[in-house]
Amino acid sequence: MKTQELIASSKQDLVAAGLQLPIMEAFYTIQGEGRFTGYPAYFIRLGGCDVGCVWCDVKESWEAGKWPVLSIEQIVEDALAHPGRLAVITGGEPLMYDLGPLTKLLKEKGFTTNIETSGAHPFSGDFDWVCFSPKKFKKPHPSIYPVADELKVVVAHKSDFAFAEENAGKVNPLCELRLQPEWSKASRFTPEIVEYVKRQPNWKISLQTHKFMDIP
Ligand SMILES: C[S@@+](CC[C@H](N)C(=O)[O-])C[C@H]1O[C@@H](n2cnc3c(N)ncnc32)[C@H](O)[C@@H]1O
Ligand SMILES: Nc1nc2[nH]cc(C(=O)O)c2c(=O)[nH]1
Ligand code: SF4
Ligand SMILES: [Mg+2]
Repeated sequence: MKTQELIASSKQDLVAAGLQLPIMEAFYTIQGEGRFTGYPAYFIRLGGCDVGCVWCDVKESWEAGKWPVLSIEQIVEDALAHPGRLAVITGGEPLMYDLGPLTKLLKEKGFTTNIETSGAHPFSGDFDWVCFSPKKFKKPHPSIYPVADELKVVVAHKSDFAFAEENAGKVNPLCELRLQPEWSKASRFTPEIVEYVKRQPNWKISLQTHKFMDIP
């Protein structure tokens, strides 16, 4: 093998081992959604997603090859520059990667670890909170159901209520249940979500509050 090919293949091996990861962006902000809405948090957005949600609000994340590959040491060093110690791993679809090494290092440095995932790939990593947002576009992997702490279903169509119930029947009984309006259809679906949650009080509402605040 030529030197260049050797370097390329060893880089792929490091990504496969979860020691280096493609990073689209990382930013310190306020968690806008779900259980930890309002908490300061450092977001680590991994590049790459093969789920293909038609209404995805970060389509530019989908192509993994577009983003720089950083070592987990560098990712965590960048996170440590901010005072908050809540890290949210998102994407793209973060479970395309082995998140064991990154979450281990984050925890060693004192972070609480949360994930935002569609659950479309096998679960990995040591997480304090797993936010599972299943998608019709790619079936969740069965490994997500027992570990989900929060089920957050985006409502973009009337059939999404039935899809939400179908997934609620598979998660563990302590999993918190939330419905989140798809941003561009929020005026159409928020009133229906409000009535649904009033009738079915095992559900709660999640809004993308960062978009109202106009922050990342
Ligand atoms: C961009 S995704 C990245 C993490 C992972 N791929 C996932 O889908 O859970 C982060 C969160 O935003 C939600 N989301 C994406 N686009 C949205 C939209 N247009 N309106 C409301 N929520 C959206 C997803 O369902 C998920 O809960
Ligand atoms: N502020 C803020 N909160 C978020 N919660 C989940 C997000 C995501 O894209 O995963 C997100 C995001 O992009 N920004
Ligand atoms: S799974 Fe997440 S990142 Fe992937 S397309 Fe759907 S919302 Fe976007
Ligand atoms: Mg977002």
